[in-house]
This record gives sequence, structure tokens and C-alpha cells, in this order.
Amino acid sequence: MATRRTTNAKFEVPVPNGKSATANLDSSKARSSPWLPSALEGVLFLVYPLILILGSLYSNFDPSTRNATYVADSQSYDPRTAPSYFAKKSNILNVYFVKVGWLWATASFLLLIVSHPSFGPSFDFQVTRRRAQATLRFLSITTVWIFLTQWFFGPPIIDRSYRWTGGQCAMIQSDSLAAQQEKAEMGDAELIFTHAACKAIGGAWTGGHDISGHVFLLILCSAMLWQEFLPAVLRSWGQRDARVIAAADGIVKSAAAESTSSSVTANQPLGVGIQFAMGVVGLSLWMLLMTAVYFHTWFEKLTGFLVALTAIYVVYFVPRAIPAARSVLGVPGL
Ligand SMILES: CCCCC/C=C\C/C=C\C/C=C\C/C=C\CCCC(=O)SCCNC(=O)CCNC(=O)[C@H](O)C(C)(C)COP(=O)(O)O
Ligand SMILES: Nc1ncnc2c1ncn2[C@@H]1O[C@H](COP(=O)(O)O)[C@@H](OP(=O)(O)O)[C@H]1O
Repeated sequence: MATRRTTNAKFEVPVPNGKSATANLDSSKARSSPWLPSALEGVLFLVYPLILILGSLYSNFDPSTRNATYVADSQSYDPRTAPSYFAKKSNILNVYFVKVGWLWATASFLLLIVSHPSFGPSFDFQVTRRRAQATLRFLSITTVWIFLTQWFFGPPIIDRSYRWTGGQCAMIQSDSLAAQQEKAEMGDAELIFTHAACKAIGGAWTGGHDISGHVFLLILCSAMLWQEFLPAVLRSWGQRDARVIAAADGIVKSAAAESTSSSVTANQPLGVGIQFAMGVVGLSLWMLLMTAVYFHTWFEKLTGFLVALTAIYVVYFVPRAIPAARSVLGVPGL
């Protein structure tokens, strides 16, 4: 851990137009650890717990939400008396945005790295170091998403953790032809161990701790995207990059001093890649708020948030502090 210094020091700070300027910085105010987010990043990360807390509070105080019937097994309100359009699982953004959320994350990530000049020549499919490292970061985050929600050497971690905490698939009699067929086709292990399999045979996934998949996915996707585009946005807006990194000799430096990019200048338009990614981040935050208000318990939302945050921390923050990790995964904008 770097210690806090109390004297004023001189740093070489590249300014957004690519030239260097010597600035007197009061280092007692400067953030000194590469393990910590910059002040701006800290504020952006605080938006997530704020949305979750405000959403949960609203659901406790809004009379129509309080009076609606919450069904714990489905983590939602009874659709017949749902307090709003967004309290129904069938809402258009749930079906076409969140339920295929990684498709949107993948599309906006690819558009960003292919179109934005900070990753390589726009719409010229050259493999640059920055594109390759961004792709590695994306694949690492995608692996976390797959392990948590899709497959982890069998059932995904969210389903396994539900079982570990005492949950099970309680059978509800369903005589529909489809349910009978599903039951006949499924092996015992699958029948017991996955939420999807349980639902398909008309069972209720009940009794354990169900980490919110929506909270996890929406935070993972949106934080990955803004981590990727924030350095380019700050440059376009003529703002200084306040992140710090540890060099191989252990000296803590400003990320701005390390950056060699002159491909983005102040007042440069954001471009289609960043605008599209901002749209996906905006929709994610809206759906996070809706999940916070209408679905799950506060503890299930908290665990979804913590798991996503841990993955983002490992992929986007650890490389700032450990040069060997940085040489593989890189750091956005450097
Ligand atoms: C110019 C040089 C460019 C270099 C580029 C090089 C390579 C390309 C880079 C990357 C692409 C490589 C691989 C792509 C990897 C993954 C792509 C994944 C594509 C998809 O996402 S398809 C699947 C879509 N499905 C989803 O998104 C499902 C999302 N839903 C869920 O996870 C869950 O339903 C849930 C968590 C929302 C909730 O679950 P429930 O509780 O409701 O069951
Ligand atoms: N914002 C939202 N809008 C609609 N449905 C939501 C939602 N957030 C969560 N849900 C639903 O609540 C259930 C639990 O979500 P999760 O565990 O992914 O957070 C899921 O139901 P289904 O699995 O029946 O679709 C999911 O679709």
C-alpha cells in the first residue's frame, strides 16, 4: 500500500491536446493507491448501491407496491395485480434487453472497439494491442457471466449457491403435455440442480438464497462498458485522467502520464461506439432501478451487486496495481 505524502510534488501531466504541462499538485489531495478508484470512478460506482437502496425504499413506501401481492417463489408480484408495467416479467425491456443482455453487451463492446479511434483505426479491422487487450478483458468478464448464470462445469454458480444455501426444486403438479415431456427427457441431476429445469417441469425453486441474476448482469455489463469508454470520454471533454497505476519499479504514477494516445483530442465527438454503449448503460441503470423496486429481496440484490463488483475489480483494477497483470489485460485508454 502506498503511503499518503504530505508535501507538494511536481508531476509531468499530459494535457488532453497531447502536449505536456508541468503542474503543481497538492499530493495530499491526490489519490495515491492504484488499488483504489479515482474520485470520479468512486462516484460512478456509488450510483449502483444508491439505485438499489432508493429502489428498495420506494417499494416499501409506494402504496400501490405495498398493497400488491408479492410471490416469494417467483421473486416478483402477482402479474394480475402488478403495481406497474415494469413490475411484470413480460415487460418489453426485460424480454428483449435484459433476458438477452449479453448479446447487447457483446454488440456494444464490439462496436466500441471497432469504431472508436482510441482502440485502433476506425472501422479498419486491424488487430491493435489495445483491441487485443480490450478483447481479453471482455472475454474474462464474459467468462464470469457464463460461470455465474449459464454453466459452471454443470449448473451455473447462481444455481449451485442456491442449493448450497438450502434451496431445492419443490414439485408443483403440472399435467400439461409439455411438462410431462420435459420430465421424461430430463435426468435426475438436471431436474434437481438447475432453476431453468425446475421451472420447465412446473416446479418451484424455493428455500435458498437466490443471488439476483438481473442485478448481477446489469451491473457487470454497464460497469464493463463505462470502464472501457470513460478514458476516451474524459479526453474528448478535455478532462484529466485521475487514475493511478503502479510501475514495475513500484512507483505509483498518474495513468495520464503513462498514456501515449494522441488519437483522441479535446472536443472530439464521442462517436457512434461510445453513444451506443452509453445507451446500453442508461437502459441497464433503468432496469436495475426496476429490479430494485419490484423484484427480489434486498439481500439477493446486495449479493448480485457484490459478485459483479468483485469481477469488475479483478479485471479493471488489479492490473493498475500489478504490472504483470497489466501487461496481459492492459488498462482502458493506456
Ligand atoms: C477489429 C478487431 C476486433 C477483434 C475482435 C476479436 C474477437 C471478438 C471479441 C469477442 C467476441 C468473442 C466471443 C464472444 C463471446 C461471447 C458472446 C456471447 C454472445 C451472447 O451473448 S449470445 C447469448 C445471449 N443471451 C444472453 O444474453 C442471456 C442473458 N441472460 C442471462 O444471463 C439470465 O437470463 C439473467 C442473468 C438475465 C437472469 O436469469 P433468470 O433469473 O431470469 O433465469
Ligand atoms: N427489471 C425486471 N423486469 C422484469 N422482470 C424481472 C426484472 N428483474 C428481475 N425480473 C424477473 O425476476 C426473476 C428473478 O430474476 P433474477 O434472478 O434474474 O434477478 C426472473 O424471472 P424468470 O426467471 O421467471 O424470468 C426475472 O425475469
